[in-house]
Amino acid sequence: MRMLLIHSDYLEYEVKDKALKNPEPISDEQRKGRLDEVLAVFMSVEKVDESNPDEVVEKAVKEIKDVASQVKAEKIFVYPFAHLSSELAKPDVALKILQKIEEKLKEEGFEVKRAPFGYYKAFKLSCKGHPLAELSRTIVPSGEAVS
Ligand SMILES: Nc1ncnc2c1ncn2[C@@H]1O[C@H](CO)[C@@H](NC(=O)[C@@H](N)CO)[C@H]1O
Repeated sequence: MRMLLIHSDYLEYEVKDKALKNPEPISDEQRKGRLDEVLAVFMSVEKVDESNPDEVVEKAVKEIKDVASQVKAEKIFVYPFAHLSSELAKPDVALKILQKIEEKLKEEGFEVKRAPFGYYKAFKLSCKGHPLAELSRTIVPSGEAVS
């Protein structure tokens, strides 16, 4: 999994078109979303993650918690983003992993939103620009090589 973490004044998105034949079903309310004072986490789930999804979820949550603690962010935006890797996991596996990450971060007490999966979306982001505001992380299941 590849993650780009941006500590932001806000992130807002608006769903435009379907990017998959069968995108995640969403309510009208989910067509737009915004969080202020947020750690935005853009995530590409990778093929290598399919070998141990639960471990990838656990490692991703740990990394996100660590960065959130460093930048003192209490809100997290989980953003499916298929542009950080050329070896993407299948959509059904990717969605399940992102849903589990969202669930576990909520259990940890964060306010969490997840942008809809399988759509083209317009988005606006205001990066805070401090030294830890732009970070990337690569996560792989144990025993797998980082490509
Ligand atoms: N392995 C994967 N990891 C993360 N997201 C993935 C994925 N496979 C499919 N998606 C989702 O489907 C849209 C089309 O690829 C993706 N849409 C996007 O990435 C938008 N930024 C528009 O391009 C995403 O929602």
